[in-house]
Amino acid sequence: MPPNKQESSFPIIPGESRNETIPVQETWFSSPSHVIPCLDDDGPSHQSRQSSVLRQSLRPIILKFEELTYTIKIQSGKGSYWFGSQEPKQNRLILNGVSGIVKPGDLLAMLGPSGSGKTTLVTALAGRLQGKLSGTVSYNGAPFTSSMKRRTGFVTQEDVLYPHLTVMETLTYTALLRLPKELTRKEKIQQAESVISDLGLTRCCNSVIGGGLIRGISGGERKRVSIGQEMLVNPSLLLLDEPTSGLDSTTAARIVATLRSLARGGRTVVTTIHQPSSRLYRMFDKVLVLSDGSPIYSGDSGRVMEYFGSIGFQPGSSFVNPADFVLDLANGITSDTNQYEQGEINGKLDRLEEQNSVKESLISAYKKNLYPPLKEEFSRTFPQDQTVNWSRSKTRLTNRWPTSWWMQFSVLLKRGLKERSHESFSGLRIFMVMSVSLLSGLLWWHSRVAHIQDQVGLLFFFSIFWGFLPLFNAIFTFPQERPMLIKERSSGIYRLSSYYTARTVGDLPMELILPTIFVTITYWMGGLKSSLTTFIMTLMIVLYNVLVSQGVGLALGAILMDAKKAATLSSVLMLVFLLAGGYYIQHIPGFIAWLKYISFSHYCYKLLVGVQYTWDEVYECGPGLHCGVMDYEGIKNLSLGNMMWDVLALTLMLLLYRFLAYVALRNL
Ligand SMILES: Nc1ncnc2c1ncn2[C@@H]1O[C@H](COP(=O)(O)OP(=O)(O)OP(=O)(O)O)[C@@H](O)[C@H]1O
Repeated sequence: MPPNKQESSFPIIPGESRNETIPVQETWFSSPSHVIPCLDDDGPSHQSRQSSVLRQSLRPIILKFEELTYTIKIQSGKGSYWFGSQEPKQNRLILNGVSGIVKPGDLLAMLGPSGSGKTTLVTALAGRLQGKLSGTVSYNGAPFTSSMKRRTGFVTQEDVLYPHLTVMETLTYTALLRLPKELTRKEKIQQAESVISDLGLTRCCNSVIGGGLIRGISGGERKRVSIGQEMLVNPSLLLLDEPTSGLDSTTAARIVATLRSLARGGRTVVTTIHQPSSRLYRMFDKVLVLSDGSPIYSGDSGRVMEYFGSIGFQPGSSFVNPADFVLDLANGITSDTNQYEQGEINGKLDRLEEQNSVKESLISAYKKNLYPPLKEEFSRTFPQDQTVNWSRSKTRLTNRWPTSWWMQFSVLLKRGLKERSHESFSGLRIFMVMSVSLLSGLLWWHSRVAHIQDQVGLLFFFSIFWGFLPLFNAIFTFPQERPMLIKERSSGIYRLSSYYTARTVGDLPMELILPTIFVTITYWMGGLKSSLTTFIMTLMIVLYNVLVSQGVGLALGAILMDAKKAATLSSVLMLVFLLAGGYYIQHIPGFIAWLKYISFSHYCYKLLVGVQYTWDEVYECGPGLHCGVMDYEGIKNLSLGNMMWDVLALTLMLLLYRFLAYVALRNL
């Protein structure tokens, strides 16, 4: 990453403050009633500094983890294409007896080669690890509770942020959602400003986050936004997974310096780190070194060389980065067996055996020398631990939420509208709908009842087109939102019901505006009944159909959580609905005729035909011949009756599919 001009403003480090004023961008919350200025880097007043995230942590936490062992079942890649692997799953040990204790004020770094289990361990400590973890984790001697969850900040390796929101918006929405209802809106916004200032994000506070193809802030700034989101709640325990990965050394050093400042404020800070420079390494108070999931060192960072020296492992030179040295050891590489120098002299197999024996000796040295004093320290700190077996400790969130349901709903709604405004009002979607409506208007231009088949075809087209489109749009909703939903829900920020309602309500305007435009154009161009009441009823039926089909898409997306699979299944489903809808095939064999009853398009089509024609209406079925519309084969086979049954069927589907989507999200 090239050194970034913006990275250089980092007011955490004394003397680096800058004086600048950033113009305020017009946002939904920058209305005169609550203007959010982007502060100068040295702008926050003494008062806001005091309320900054660097103030003392209110409730210090001692984190203890003892004998953590985590095993997963893995399936070999071999097997049939359709039915997966036939071979039994194998157990794989990811963490093996990892223990440690971290106190307030400490910055603990977890080191280890790639795949050694660092992410797994930090995820376990954050109470977010799925699956069976044995051993005990305690927070001030107690298990992980929902209130602890809210006092814990967890920054994942991947930054999960909305790309179209600005830094200011991102942190403000998070503050509004995460800070307790006792604080006023203004105070929450001030806290967001404070975090922006403390983390040196002032210069980019009005820039969009970006990601993917959208150019936004730099990787270092993005990481600081992620840290800032956790800092907003002034957590007592902060856990981070590789906060410096992919960053240049200066930015990495600044992030670690920030973490150290936060620890010094009375927090317990744990971070995984891949390959720290010696400058970074010196900033850590404690280190835990993992090798293939087993600990080989746990203790003061400054004593690591002394310890390994005492068990017979000396570095090759006296000017070695301790981090490089321990990582080599964790890989089974010693100065005597240095692979880089020995090249291919020994066989590959010999080298592997040698590395394994080095690892084994380091693990047994740890058990002999470091684990006993650690165990003693465990018994001294919170001896009467209420620690629990992890499989039983997956406590569900209680209903103590930081904000009210209504607050959650309104913030999530505004945030969703802001984030998705570009896609909701995308020119491409509007162009597609407009062009299809104009084209179909021209194709059915002023059709007459005499051409009843054409007219009925247009009504069927309404039901199918507005069955397909909302469904396909909706299937992407939850698979795309999944990472954000998991992140925010596992921090206990909001209820699923408020998120779900906000998300579905937020999609409504565009989902309803487009079909309204479509029906208005096509209905009148297509020469359907020139009655305002019939037009309005037609529109209402189409909109109701849109809501049902959107529900089907949401449910499929939420159940499968894979947009590709959901799209494939929806195509099959819609094809079935298309064929069973009653337009193409009028004499469906009895044993399969039930299909139409599960097709929402069928009910929509029936209703559209039902409102378009009256029982006594006639059409010209031949030269000088008039036939009753209801006797037209295509309509007769629809068995039009009491339309309320069709409305009821659609209503049931509307509720059922949305309920299914909700239940699927609950089990996420
Ligand atoms: N759900 C899973 N399925 C298969 N393998 C897994 C799973 N979870 C973890 N692993 C394996 O466990 C090992 C440890 O993974 P983990 O991500 O904790 O390592 P890490 O030390 O954080 O690695 P890195 O530094 O590369 O991020 C890896 O070999 C990984 O492939």
